[in-house]
Order: sequence, then structure tokens, then C-alpha cells
Amino acid sequence: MALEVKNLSISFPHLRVINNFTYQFNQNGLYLFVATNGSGKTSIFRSILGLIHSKNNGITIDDKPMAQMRRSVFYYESSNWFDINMSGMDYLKLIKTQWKSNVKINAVIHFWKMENYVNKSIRKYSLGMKQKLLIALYLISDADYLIMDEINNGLDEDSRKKLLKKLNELSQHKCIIISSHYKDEVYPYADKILTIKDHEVINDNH
Ligand SMILES: Nc1ncnc2c1ncn2[C@@H]1O[C@H](COP(=O)(O)OP(=O)(O)OP(=O)(O)O)[C@@H](O)[C@H]1O
Repeated sequence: MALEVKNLSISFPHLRVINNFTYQFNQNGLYLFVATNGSGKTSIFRSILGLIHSKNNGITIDDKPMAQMRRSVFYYESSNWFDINMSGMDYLKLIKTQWKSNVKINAVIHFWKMENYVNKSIRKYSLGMKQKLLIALYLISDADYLIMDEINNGLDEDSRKKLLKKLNELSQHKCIIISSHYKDEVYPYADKILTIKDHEVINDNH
């Protein structure tokens, strides 16, 4: 099992972002993208999921096109994607059903101690509460490939530690692809580090 990206190039009108990125993400391990703001991390994630146009010679999971394998991957880019009229519970039920997951909703709620707010509408959530819900969606999806953009933003130190411990555990049997501005905290848990320099993605195995 592997997620393969072949010759991925991303550009916008008058802007070149990524040049010819080829890589194989294996079925387990934690892959960390660290690069300066605006270098193209989010654009790579969106391209892998087919959310933006890119040039490539294939983005596949187990040699099958990504479009056929969408339930093997979970990507929820930001809490800005939430409909604030819905509750956390609405989202947890939706993702559990859509991803046909066996993970228990109550276990995930308990993990983040979300009991007091999970049934309220998201408009009442603080930044950290929204971020915990976002992470809870990854946990409930139980997808084989978890692609996480700045997943530890908005979390306090203890919550970031708790998340990293969980990701470390999950990366023993799942592929986790993460970008983070808290790179010093994530480094020790990363199996591979990727960085972007002059539009090229390079291995940065410290
Ligand atoms: N839809 C778009 N149209 C035009 N330019 C875009 C679009 N999306 C991103 N860009 C540009 O592409 C470049 C890469 O953006 P991207 O969001 O991928 O960077 P990033 O590495 O994720 O940044 P950050 O660390 O700040 O989140 C930036 O110069 C950005 O302005």
C-alpha cells in the first residue's frame, strides 16, 4: 500500500508554486512538511485530493487513481470549512457514516473531553474547540491516509502534546502527512521530513 505522486506541478496564473514533485508515501509513518509561508504546502495537499487543478502523471493509492480511493484518505483543511449552524455531533455522525468507520464516537468525544459542547452549534465554539473537533473528524474517519494541514494550530501546549502522542500511535499503522509551524515539537515524531525550496520538494532528513 502506498500513496504515490508522480511529476506533480502546480501553478496559478503568473505564479509557479511546485515543480515536478514525485514521491511515495508508504502505508505507515509520519511525514512532516516544513517550509516557509506561501511555499505551497496547502497547494500540494489540495492537488493530491484533486481539489485544485495540477499537472501530474498520476496520483494513486495502491496504483488506483485517487478518485476511486477517496475513502482511504481523510483531509479536512481547516475549521473555516465548518458550517457553524451544525454541531460537532452532526459532523462526527456524518463522517462516521461516510467513511464507514467502526471507531466509537463516544471514545473520540472522551479523548478530547468534548462532552460539554459537542451537541452545541459550532458558532459557540472557541478556536481550540473547533480545532479539537477537526482532529476528532480525522480520528472518527479511521482512514488509512490522514492529510493534516497545520493541524496543531490553535491548540494549547498540553493538547498539542496529546495530539502528537496520538499521531505517533496512529502512524504505526497509518500514513500521516502533516504540515506544522511547530516543527520543533513534531520533529521527534517524524519519520520523514520534506521541505520546499525554490519550488522543489526535497527530503530534509536532519
Ligand atoms: N487559488 C489560488 N490562486 C492564486 N494563487 C494561489 C491560490 N492558492 C494559493 N496561491 C498561492 O500559491 C502559493 C502557495 O500557497 P499555499 O497556500 O499552498 O502555501 P503554504 O505553504 O500552505 O502557506 P502557509 O504556510 O502560509 O499556509 C502562495 O503564493 C499563494 O498566494
